[in-house]
Amino acid sequence: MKFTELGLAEPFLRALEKLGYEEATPIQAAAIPMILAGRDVIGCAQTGTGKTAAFTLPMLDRLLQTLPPKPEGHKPEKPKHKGPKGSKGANPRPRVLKSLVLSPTRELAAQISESLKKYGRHTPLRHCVVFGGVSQLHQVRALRHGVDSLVATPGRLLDLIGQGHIDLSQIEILVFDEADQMLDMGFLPDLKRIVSMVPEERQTLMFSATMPTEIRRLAEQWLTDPESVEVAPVATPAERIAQSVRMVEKKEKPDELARFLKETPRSRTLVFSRTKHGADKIVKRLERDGLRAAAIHGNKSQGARTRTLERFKGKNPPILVATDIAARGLDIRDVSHIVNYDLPEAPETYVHRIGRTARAGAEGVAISYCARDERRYLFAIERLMKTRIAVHGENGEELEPARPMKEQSHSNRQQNGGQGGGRPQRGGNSSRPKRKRPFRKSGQFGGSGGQSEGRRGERSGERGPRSEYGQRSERSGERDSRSECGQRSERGDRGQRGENGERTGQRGERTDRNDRGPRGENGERTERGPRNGKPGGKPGFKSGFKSGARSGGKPGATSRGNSSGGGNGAKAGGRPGGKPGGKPGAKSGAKAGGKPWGNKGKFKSKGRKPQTAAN
Ligand SMILES: Nc1ncnc2c1ncn2[C@@H]1O[C@H](COP(=O)(O)OP(=O)(O)OP(=O)(O)O)[C@@H](O)[C@H]1O
Repeated sequence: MKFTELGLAEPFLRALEKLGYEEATPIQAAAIPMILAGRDVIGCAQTGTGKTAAFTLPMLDRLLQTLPPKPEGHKPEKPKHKGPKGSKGANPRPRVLKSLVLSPTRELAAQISESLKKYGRHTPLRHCVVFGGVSQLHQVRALRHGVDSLVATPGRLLDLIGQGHIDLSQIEILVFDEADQMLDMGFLPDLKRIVSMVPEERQTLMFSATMPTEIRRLAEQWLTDPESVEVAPVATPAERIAQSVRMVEKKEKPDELARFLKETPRSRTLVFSRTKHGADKIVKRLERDGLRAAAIHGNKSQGARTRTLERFKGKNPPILVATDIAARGLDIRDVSHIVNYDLPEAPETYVHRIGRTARAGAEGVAISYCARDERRYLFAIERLMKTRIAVHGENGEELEPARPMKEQSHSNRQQNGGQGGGRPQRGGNSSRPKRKRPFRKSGQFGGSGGQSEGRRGERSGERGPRSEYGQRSERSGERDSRSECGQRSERGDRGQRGENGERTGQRGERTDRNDRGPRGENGERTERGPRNGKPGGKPGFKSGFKSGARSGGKPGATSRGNSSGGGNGAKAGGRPGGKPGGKPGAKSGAKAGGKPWGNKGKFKSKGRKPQTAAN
């Protein structure tokens, strides 16, 4: 669908044209008209499919519509210093902070801010971004000049509110980007405080590629009669990612990785480690093998992180070895390979990690190493994605599943309280993966890429030794180490729940709390470092999107056990243009249609016909 059909104002169309965006992606086609109409929206679509523009464009458009005119009257003296956009020249417009975008990480906040800049370049709208880990001086200065919108991480936002630099009482649009990660990082209390400061009469938007049950429950509280726009079933990985898993003994992983990286023709390559220490070890090991590698994780200084990312985006990139701080949001061009050196404990994280490749219609490869004690993570990932991933044994032979994959409907998952479905339960719950002979050998090695409908195999699970990085085997029944974003491996580990279903987090330490960071000298949280990454959208991407239909050769790439999320489109009776009325959680869907963006096509919505009437 053309952007011109979505009802966006001319300055945005001009900006999009300049960026080389020719067609709206399915999530954009579905969400933009709804947001323009003032609806609350829960938007869920695969990684790299343009969710940022899906909420920033209509948000800016609405702000532009209500921008107060420049006051008439005398011309003030020329300001001594060059101020931000719109502050110089004739009487500056009175600015009121009307929209707030919350992001879990500095990297993502910086990226969203870049998007606001790109899309709003032909408007007088002003925004600023605030996050921890850097001096607040520039942020406060920008706020003083007045802004229409603010992108923020929760910790720094609350600090600046506490210091009287930010007033949320006039907010009209509130956006949660990657809301589920904010919960996993323990931001819920902060989010609640922030929501309590924002007027109840507002438009609220939530976007992510994964929407676990917890976040949907919160959405019921914080959103009014939301439209649920699901372009694909929740947690569907980006199309065009050739996924495979290699069963490998833990101690063999370093050699296996080095061999793979040496033998494989690839461009930018991102290796994910579950721990910071592990990431450093991998880098050292690769360097011993003559491979250039660099680590990025929460123990690195902000400067080092920024430099490493710059090198990775540059012409001769090193292999980037990262913890999950890089799992979300990073929009870097031409990442050809993702290697999961360790499988993530939270299945949603897998979807986001592999989503660093195959962005904007491109293709990519994701290979995961699975040690014996990581099989339960693999099962949880498959259950979440409702698909099997091709599994190969240590000698490359293809393995076959010894048991059918349990399909879990979304509602089942909700009943089980599983986050995103199927994270194994602790404490003897039957959903916990069985240890016995989860894999058996089958035919020949069948190629490394692609998902397929079945194979598996491994030796029966002996008690797994402690891993290199200290995590315990699944048999030990002890708590696993946590990932950097604090995800836990098992539901029972997640601590008690508060009254709103939030975790109270008494259980154990998160491995990388400084992701969120200790408080700095001004009381600010030293959150993650800003991404200096330019968000994509360079003309080069154009070809990626327009490069035509899927090759179709990837087996099982779309094999979903259940595709209903994309198409059933049941929707509550809408309210005619206004606020409260309909049933919460109204759902709409956009179905696949063979465009490079993946699931594209008809936007279905019963009841009130959305402006999109997209096709
Ligand atoms: N309609 C479009 N046409 C061309 N390029 C687009 C379009 N929409 C977005 N892009 C580009 O696609 C890339 C991915 O977009 P974005 O980062 O918003 O994806 P996302 O869905 O938020 O991914 P993630 O879930 O991983 O955060 C960006 O480089 C963006 O500039």
